[in-house]
Amino acid sequence: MSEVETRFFTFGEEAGDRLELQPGGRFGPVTLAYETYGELNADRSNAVLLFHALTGSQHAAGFNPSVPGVESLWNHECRQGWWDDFIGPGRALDTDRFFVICANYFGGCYGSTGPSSLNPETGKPYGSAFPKFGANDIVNTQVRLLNHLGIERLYAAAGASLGGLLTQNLAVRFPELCERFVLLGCALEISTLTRAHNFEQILAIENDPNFNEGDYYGGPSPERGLALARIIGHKTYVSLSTIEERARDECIQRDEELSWYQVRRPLESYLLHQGRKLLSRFDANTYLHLMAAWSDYDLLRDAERESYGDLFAPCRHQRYMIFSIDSDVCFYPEEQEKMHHTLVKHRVASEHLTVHSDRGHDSFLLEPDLYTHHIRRFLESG
Ligand SMILES: CC(=O)SCCNC(=O)CCNC(=O)[C@H](O)C(C)(C)COP(=O)(O)OP(=O)(O)OC[C@H]1O[C@@H](n2cnc3c(N)ncnc32)[C@H](O)[C@@H]1OP(=O)(O)O
Ligand SMILES: N[C@@H](CCO)C(=O)O
Repeated sequence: MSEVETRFFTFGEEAGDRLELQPGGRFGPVTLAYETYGELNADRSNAVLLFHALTGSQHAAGFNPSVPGVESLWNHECRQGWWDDFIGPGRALDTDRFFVICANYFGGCYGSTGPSSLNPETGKPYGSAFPKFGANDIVNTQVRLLNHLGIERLYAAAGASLGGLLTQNLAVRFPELCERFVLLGCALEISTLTRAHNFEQILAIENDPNFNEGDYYGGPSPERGLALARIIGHKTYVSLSTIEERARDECIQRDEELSWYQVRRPLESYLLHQGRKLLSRFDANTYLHLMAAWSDYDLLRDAERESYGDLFAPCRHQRYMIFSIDSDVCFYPEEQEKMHHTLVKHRVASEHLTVHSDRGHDSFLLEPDLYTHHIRRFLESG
């Protein structure tokens, strides 16, 4: 695996150049941490923008031993690119042909400006002073990065889960920027069940006694809250019918988590492990902000359109490849079906594929063989 490094792009140091936030106000400076793989061709026509999922990062491929400024969170899980099996010569995003760009989101904790970044005005982490933001802000900062890289048109954009939602925001708000979109395990609209799951995760963090309204950087972190949030989320990232098999047949009691109840089942032990595992590589404030942006996702409002007819009218030159995972209980297959039918109804070309997996939603991170030949075919088609 080749070694890669994260680069940084900063804008908004001058008042007039600041990011105009969706909920209101302006913010700057903004740094985005990003990585690229492959070579940008002479006419700058081979760029593919990749959006990561909730706790992913800019580091999608190769091996990155460390990222300046975020060493404390950059653990062994982060060092291997989260889509390494999908990016490289001959892979789904073929770096012999494409120039792949992936950036950590605005609000993130892997080197992009987020709540744990130092506020230049105070010299302390922003914490509760970090502004609320929405999907448009995440996408707008990525478009600023493309401008910085001199890329006026993308060959394709791709994303899974939260990344798929943001890819679609890009598609409808910047319809001339890109024609081809690969969307995996995402939706056109946020379901009631997803909003409820996300709210539970927000409550878990907010109710941690160490949360302190987000100003916890000088003291203990809201670790229990973040771990509980991860547990609530994680059960939707695996297949419900195979989650008990995924857990090793062993119970590891964690006394610090519980006082009355005793962990009795491998499933419970596995979930506790998954919750705790996130603590060493993620920031609770970033988690909250991304949950809030996810729950508040609204394509029509964000693109300032009244109907799907209006929304997709400027998108008729676009083409989509949409993946469902049959065991996905985070974004159910019906949600991608609705997305596909809505696109087709409004005369936007869309191909909908359902892959069979026992791994659930996170199949898109784990099973490249289910996706690679379809993505290659789609990207190679004229
Ligand atoms: C910033 C980054 O780039 S992070 C890397 C990229 N990752 C992402 O983007 C998504 C984050 N990761 C995930 O969502 C998931 O962890 C996945 C999809 C990658 C895979 O899940 P995994 O946790 O690796 O697999 P799985 O669900 O089989 O669980 C295995 C873990 O559970 C532990 N486990 C299994 N059974 C039990 C049990 N009964 N009790 C306690 N622990 C258990 C295993 O020991 C193993 O622990 P380890 O990961 O610390 O070695
Ligand atoms: N496992 C994914 C979940 C959302 O797809 C992540 O942590 O980013």
